[in-house]
Amino acid sequence: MSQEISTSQPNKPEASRKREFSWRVATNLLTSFKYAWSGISYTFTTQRNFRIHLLIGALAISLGVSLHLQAIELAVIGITSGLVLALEVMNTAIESVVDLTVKQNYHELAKIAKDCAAGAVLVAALAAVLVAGILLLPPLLVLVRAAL
Ligand SMILES: Nc1ncnc2c1ncn2[C@@H]1O[C@H](COP(=O)(O)OP(=O)(O)OP(=O)(O)O)[C@@H](O)[C@H]1O
Repeated sequence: MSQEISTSQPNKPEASRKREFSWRVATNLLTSFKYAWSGISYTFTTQRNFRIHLLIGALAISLGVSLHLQAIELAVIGITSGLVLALEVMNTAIESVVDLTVKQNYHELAKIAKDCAAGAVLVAALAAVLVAGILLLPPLLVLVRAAL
């Protein structure tokens, strides 16, 4: 006789039921920040591209400040640079999940997942270069012309 397995747990709140497969759940905000920082730190340590993007973003913002860009223009450069960094962290997460799933075996879906994640970073990086170019080049050219 077939037996129906019930997955409902009436005594557990909905939120904790959804996380029942998690090895550990952050219990407070400070712990959540600690784990998030650990992810950023891991990405910084292991991903050369993340370090390059961080350096370029910092240089772009510093240059913007030196060129007396408006606050809104600096904010746009900050947002686009931040987006590239955030996607790099997400790319690292996706790479880890793919490696966890397929280990060192080749799988077409693993390739698609990794290529798409890397593609997302590239799209954001190209957009950031475009934005930085639009905002930084005109005042930079004015400065260069004035110096000549
Ligand atoms: N298990 C796999 N199956 C199929 N293709 C894979 C697999 N692992 C990696 N690849 C291919 O190799 C490429 C490089 O994989 P890798 O894990 O080194 O990412 P990555 O190039 O380091 O990414 P990034 O440079 O963005 O950090 C992937 O984009 C994908 O095309």
